[in-house]
Amino acid sequence: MQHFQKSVYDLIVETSTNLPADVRRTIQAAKELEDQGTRSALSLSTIANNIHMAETNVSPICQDTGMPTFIIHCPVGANQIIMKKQIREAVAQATKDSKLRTNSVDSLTGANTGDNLGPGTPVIHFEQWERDDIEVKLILKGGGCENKNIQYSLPAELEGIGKAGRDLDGIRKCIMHAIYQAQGQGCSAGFIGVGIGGDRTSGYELAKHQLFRHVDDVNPIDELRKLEEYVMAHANTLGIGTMGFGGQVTLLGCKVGVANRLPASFFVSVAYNCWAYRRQGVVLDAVEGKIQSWVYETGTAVPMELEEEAAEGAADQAERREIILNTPISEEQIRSLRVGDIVVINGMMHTGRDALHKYLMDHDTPVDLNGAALYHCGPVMSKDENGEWHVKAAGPTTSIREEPYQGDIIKKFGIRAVIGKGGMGAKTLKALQEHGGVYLNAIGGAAQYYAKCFKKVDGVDFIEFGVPEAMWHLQTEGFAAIVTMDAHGNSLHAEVEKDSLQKLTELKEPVFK
Ligand SMILES: O=C(O)C[C@H](O)C(=O)O
Ligand code: SF4
Repeated sequence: MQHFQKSVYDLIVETSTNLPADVRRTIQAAKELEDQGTRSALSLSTIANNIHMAETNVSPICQDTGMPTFIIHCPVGANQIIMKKQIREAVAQATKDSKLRTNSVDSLTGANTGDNLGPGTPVIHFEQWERDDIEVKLILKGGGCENKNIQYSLPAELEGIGKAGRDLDGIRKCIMHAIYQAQGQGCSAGFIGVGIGGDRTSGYELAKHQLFRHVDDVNPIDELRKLEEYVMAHANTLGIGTMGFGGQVTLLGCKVGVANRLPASFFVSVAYNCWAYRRQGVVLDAVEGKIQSWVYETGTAVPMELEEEAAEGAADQAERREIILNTPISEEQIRSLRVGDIVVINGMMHTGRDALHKYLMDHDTPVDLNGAALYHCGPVMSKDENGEWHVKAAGPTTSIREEPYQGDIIKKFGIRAVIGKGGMGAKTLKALQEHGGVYLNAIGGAAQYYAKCFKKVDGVDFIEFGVPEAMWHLQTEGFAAIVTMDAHGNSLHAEVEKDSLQKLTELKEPVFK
C-alpha cells in the first residue's frame, strides 16, 4: 500500500479544488433558468467563474474546506489502522499546502490545531465489502451550510406550512420548511440530503450519506422518487434564489433515504449542502493503493462557459448603478447608497469574524476602524520563504452569527461597511441607519474570485486566534459586492424572507394522501 497516502492526498486536492461534473452541469442548467441580468444570474456567473479559477489555480473553491469526512469500503483483511494513520498524514499535508483551511478548533478554548487534526477531526468511517479493491469517498461540507441542517420530530407544527403528521405528506412539509429556513445563508442554491427515520444520530448520518448520490440518479423507491420530484418541482417557487437574493433557482438537488425507526420516534433529518458541493471518491487497488478510477466524473470534463458570462455581466453592469468606494468611506457616501446598488471597494479592508467580534465588545481595536470596511471572512493563507503572507482563498462567511455584537461594534469604532453573506438582523439594520452604514453581500463560496482582489497583506493582528479568526489587514482592489441592507432601513434579506414565507404557506394543502 505504498501509494495509499499519496492517493488520498490527490483525492483531497481534487475534492477541494475541482467541482465534479454532475455538480457543474447542474449549476450551468441553473444559470439558464435564471432571469438574465438579475442579481441571482450575476451571482451564478461569479460562481461559475470561481469554479473555473479554483481548478486552474489548484486552490480551494471555497475557503471553508469543511469537515473532511471519509467513507472507506475495503476488503476483509485490509489494515484499517495504517489507512487511518495515512489519511491523517494526507490531511495534514494538504493543510500545509493550503489545499485545506486550518479548520480544527478546540471546542472549549477555541485554539486551532493548525493541521486539521484533533479529537473527532477528520471523520473516518470504515466498512468492509466483498470486493477486492478499496473505495475512498470524501465530502468537504462547510460550516455555514452545516449550520442550516435541521432535524424535525414528527408530529410538528411548522412555521408557514402548518401541521406535519407522521406520514409522507408530513415529511414533504419538513423538507419544504428546511429549504425555507436555510434562506441564502447556506450559500444557495443548494443540495439537500434527507434521512427519514433512524434516531437523532443515525438520521443525520443517513441524510449526509444521501449527498454521496449522483445528482442525476433516480430513487429506486417509488414513493421517495415522487417525493424527490415534488421537492425539485416546488422548491424554486419559494423565490429565495442564489445567495437569498430572490430568483428562480433555490434548490439544485434533493435525495431522500429511509431507515427504520423506533415506534416512539419519527425524525426527518435534513443535511443542507451549499452549491460548493465538494464530494469525490477514488477506487484503489488494495495491493499498492494506486488510483484506478474516480467515483464521480471529474469537473475537467465540463468546462464552465466563461466568455458568454463575461459578455452578459458587462451588458448588465452598464444598466446598473455601480459605485466605487475608497476606504476610509465617508458617511455622506454611505447614506447615498440604496439596496440593489453594486459597489466596488478599493483600499484597506480588515477581516473579522466570531473571535474578533467578541473581543472588540470590551477591548480596543489595534487599528483605526473609522470609515472602515470590515469583512466577515476567514481566509486560507500561506506564508512564503520570506515570511510574507498571501491570500489563497477568501470568500465571505455567514454574517448572522455576529448579530449580537455587530450594531455595537459599528457604532463604537465608526465602521461604515460590513461585508459578509446571508444578511443580518434588525439590531444591525437599526445601527446602520443610526450611524450611517451599509451591509454588503458578497457571493458566498467565491473564494478564488475574491482572493484575487487582495493585492497585498499589510499585516495581521490576533494570529493567536488562528488563521481563520485573525484580523487580516488587506490592500484591496476591485472588490465587488451588492448593497443588501442600507442606511435607510431597507433590507433585501427581510423582504425575501417575508415573501418566501408567504410562498411556503401556499404549499400547505396535502399532496401525498
Ligand atoms: O467558515 C467560513 O469561512 C464560511 C462558512 O462555511 C459559512 O458558510 O459561513
Ligand atoms: S461559505 Fe458558502 S460555499 Fe463556502 S462552505 Fe460555507 S456555505 Fe459552503
